[in-house]
Amino acid sequence: MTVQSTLRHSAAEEAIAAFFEKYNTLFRSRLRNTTRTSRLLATLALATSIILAAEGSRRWWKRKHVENEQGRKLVRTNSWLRHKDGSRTIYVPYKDGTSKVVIHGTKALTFEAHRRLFLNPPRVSGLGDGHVPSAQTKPGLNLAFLHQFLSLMSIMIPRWTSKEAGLLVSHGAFLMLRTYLSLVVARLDGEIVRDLVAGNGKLFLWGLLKWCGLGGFASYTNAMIKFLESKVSIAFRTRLTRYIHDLYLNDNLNYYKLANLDGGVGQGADQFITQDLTLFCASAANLYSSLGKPFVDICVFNYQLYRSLGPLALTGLLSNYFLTASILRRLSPPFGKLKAVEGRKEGDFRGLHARLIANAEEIAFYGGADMEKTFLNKEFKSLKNWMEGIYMLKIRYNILEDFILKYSWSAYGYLLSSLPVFLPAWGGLGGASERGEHREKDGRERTRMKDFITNKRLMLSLADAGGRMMYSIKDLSELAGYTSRVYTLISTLHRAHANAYYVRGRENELYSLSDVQGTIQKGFDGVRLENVPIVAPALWPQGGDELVESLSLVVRRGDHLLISGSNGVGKSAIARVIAGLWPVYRGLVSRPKNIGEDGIMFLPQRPYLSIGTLRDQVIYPDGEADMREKRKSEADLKRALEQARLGYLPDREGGWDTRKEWKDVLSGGEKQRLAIARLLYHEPQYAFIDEGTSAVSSDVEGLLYETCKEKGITLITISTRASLKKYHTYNLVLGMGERGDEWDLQRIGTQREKMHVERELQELHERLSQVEKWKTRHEDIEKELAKVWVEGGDEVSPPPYLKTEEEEGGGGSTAALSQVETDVVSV
Ligand SMILES: Nc1ncnc2c1ncn2[C@@H]1O[C@H](COP(=O)(O)OP(=O)(O)OP(=O)(O)O)[C@@H](O)[C@H]1O
Repeated sequence: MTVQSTLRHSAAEEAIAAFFEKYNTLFRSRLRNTTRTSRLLATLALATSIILAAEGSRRWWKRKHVENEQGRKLVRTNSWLRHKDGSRTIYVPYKDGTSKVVIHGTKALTFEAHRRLFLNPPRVSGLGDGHVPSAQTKPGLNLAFLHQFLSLMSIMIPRWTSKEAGLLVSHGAFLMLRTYLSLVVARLDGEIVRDLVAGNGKLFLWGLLKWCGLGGFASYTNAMIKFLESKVSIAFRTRLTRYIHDLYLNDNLNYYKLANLDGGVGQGADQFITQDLTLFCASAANLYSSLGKPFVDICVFNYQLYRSLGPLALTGLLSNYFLTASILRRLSPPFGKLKAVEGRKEGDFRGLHARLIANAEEIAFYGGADMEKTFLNKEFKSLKNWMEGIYMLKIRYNILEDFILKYSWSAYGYLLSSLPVFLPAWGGLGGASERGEHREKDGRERTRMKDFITNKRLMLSLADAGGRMMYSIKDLSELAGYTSRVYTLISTLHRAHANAYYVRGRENELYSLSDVQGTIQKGFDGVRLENVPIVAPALWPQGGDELVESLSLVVRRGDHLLISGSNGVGKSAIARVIAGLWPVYRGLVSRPKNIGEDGIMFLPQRPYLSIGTLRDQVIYPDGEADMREKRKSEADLKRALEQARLGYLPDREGGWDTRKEWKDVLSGGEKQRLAIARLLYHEPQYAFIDEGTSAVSSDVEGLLYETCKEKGITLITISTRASLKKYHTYNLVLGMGERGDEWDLQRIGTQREKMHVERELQELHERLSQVEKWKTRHEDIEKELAKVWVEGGDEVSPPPYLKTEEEEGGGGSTAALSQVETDVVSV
C-alpha cells in the first residue's frame, strides 16, 4: 500500500514538473525570438504599469482614509456636505467606520407632477369628488386601491432604468427560474419512481444524483428570491421615506401644519412613516412573489397538464379556480379596512407611550402614574379588542380556506389525474399512451406510474400556486389597508404643501383654510402687519376663532416692541402668524426674508434643546460645519454664553463635545438663558422673544435685554411683566375692550403713558392708605383681645396665628405694605 502511494505521489510530481518545463521552454524560446527593442519596450510597459498601479492604489487608499476621517468628523458634529446641485452627502455610522450616502432631494417639479395623482384622483376611482381625496374611502380591492397603489408605485419606481426596476427584473428572473426548476423536478420525480419500479438500479442512482444537483441549485434560487424580495422592500421603503421626508420637513412647515391645521392624519405622522410605511413596503414586495410567481406557475403548469391530461382537465381546473376565488372573495372579511383601523389604533397606543416619555418629569411631580396607566390600559384594551375581533373573523375564514384549498382541491386533483386512465379519449398525451403506444402490460403500468407521479407533482405545485394565489387575496386586502394609509399620508402632505384647501360646491367657512386671503411678504426690513386678523385656526374644514379683529403695526429697526396683555389673548399668536405657522387670513404681513442670521429669529415660549453636543445647543439650528463656515469659533460661543450668564456651562458639563439629554440636565432658567445665548450667537436683526426670561431673575433679565440691544438686535418681546417696559420703545396691549379683542399701541414714555403711570401710582397710594388704616385697626383689635385673655386672672397666651404675626414683626399687614411699596418702586 505504502509503495503504491509513493509511486502515485512521484508520478504526480513528474507530471507537474513536465507541465512546468514545457511552458517554461515555450516562454523562453518566444522571448529569444523577440527583438531587443520590443523586449525593452515590454519591460518599460511592465514597469510603468506597476508604478501606475502602485500610485493608483496609494491615492485610493489616501482618499479612502481622508473620507473616513471626514465621515467620522461629520457624524460627530451632526453635519453633512452640501453640493451645488442641491444634493447632500451624509455619513452614517457603519461597523467600525462610517458609510457614505448621497441624497438627492426630490425636485419641486416632481412634487408638482405627483400632485395630480394625490390631490385630483380620477373620478372613477371613487376617491373624493375628483378634487379632494377623501380619507374615508373604505380600503378594499377596488379601483381606488388600484389608483392608490399605482400612484405610490410611481414614487417607488420612478424610472425603468432605476435600481428598483433592476431589482424587480432580477427577482422576476429568479421566480421564472424556480418555476422552470419545479417543472424539471416534477419530471425527474416521475422518472425516479419509474426506474425504481422497473428495478433499474443504474438509472435510479443517476436520477438520485441529478435530484441532489437540482436540489442544490433550487435552494440557491429560493434563497436568492427571499434576498431579492427583502432588497426590493428596503429599496421601496428608502424611496418612499425620502420622498415623505422631503415633503414633511421643508420651508412650508408641513410638519407643524399636519397636526395643527390639517388634521388629515390625526395627531402626527410618526406612526404612518415608521410602521405603516414599513408594512406597506414589505407587503408590496411580497405581493410580487405571492401573486406574480403563482400566476406564472399556474400558466406554465396548466399548459403542461393540458398537454398530458387533455382539454377536459384544463376546463375543470380553470372552472375550479373561478369558483374558489368567487367563494373566498364573497366570504372573506374586509381585511383591508380592519388593517387600516388596526394601524390607527397601534399609532394611538404608541403616541400615548411617547407622550409619557416626553413628559415624564411633569407626570412624576404630579404623581400621575395611575392616571397615565389608565389611559394606556384603555388604549391597549381597545387595540386588543380590535385585534381579537380580527382573529375571530380569521378563524372562520381560515377553516373555509384550508378545507377548500387543501382537501377539496386534492380530491379534485386525483379525479383529474385519473382522466387518462378511465377516459383515455379525453386524456391528452396520457390518454394517447394508454390507447396505443405501450400495449405491453408491464410497460404500460410503469408509464402510467411515471405519468401519474409527474402529474401529481404538477398538480401539487399547481394546487400550491393556486392556494398561494387564493391566500394572497387576503394579503391583497391587507395591502389595500396599508396602501390607503400611506396614500392618505402623502395626499395630506401634498395638500398642506400646495395649500390646496378648497371645497367644491360648498360655502367656505369663515377663517377656514379655504378662506385664506392674506399676503405674506418676505424681504422687508422690519415687521409690519396691516389689517391682519389674528385667528386661532381650527382643523380643516372648520373655521378658526378670531382673537384680534384687525391688527396693524410697524416695527422698524431699533424700535423695540413689548407685546403685553392677559393670558390667552393671542400674544404668541402674533408670533405664529408672522413666522408663517398660522395662516394670514386677511391683510398683509411683511417681515425679513431669512429666519436666523441677517433676518428674524423666534424664541418660543418652551425652550427647545436638540439632540447633540453642548456646542449644538448654542448654535442650533446650525450644525458645526455651518458654524465653521461662518468663521465662528468656540471662543465666540463662550462669549455668547458669558453674555447670557452661562459662562460656567462648558466647564461644568465637561466641554463643548459633551452629549447629554439637555432638556433634563439644565434648569428652567438655564434653558431660557441658553436660548438667549443662541440669539446672541446668531445675532439676527429682529428677534421675537416669547416669555423668554420668565424664569430668569429680574437683575439678570435686565442685563440680557441690554446686551441684546447693544448687539443691534431689535426686540419684539411677548411678556406679561410690566418691568420689561423700560427696555422697549413701544407697547402693544392686547385683550382690551369689553370683548377683549381690542388693542392699543403706544410709545413708552409719552404724555399719555405718563398719565397712565400717574393714575396707577394714585391707585397704589390709595391702597397704601387703606393698609395704614388697617394697621391702626389691627392694633386696636389686639389691645381688645389682650383684655379678654387676662379676664380669668391667668394670662392666656395669644392664639398661634397672632403669635406668629407678632414674631414676624408686623404680621400680614406689614407684608402687604411692603409688597405695595415694591410695586410703587417698580412702577
Ligand atoms: N395650535 C393651536 N391651535 C388652535 N388654537 C390655539 C393653538 N394654540 C393656541 N391656541 C389658542 O389661541 C389662543 C391664544 O393663544 P396664545 O398662545 O397666543 O396666548 P397668549 O396670549 O400668548 O397667552 P400666554 O400669556 O398664556 O402665553 C388661546 O385661546 C389658545 O387656546
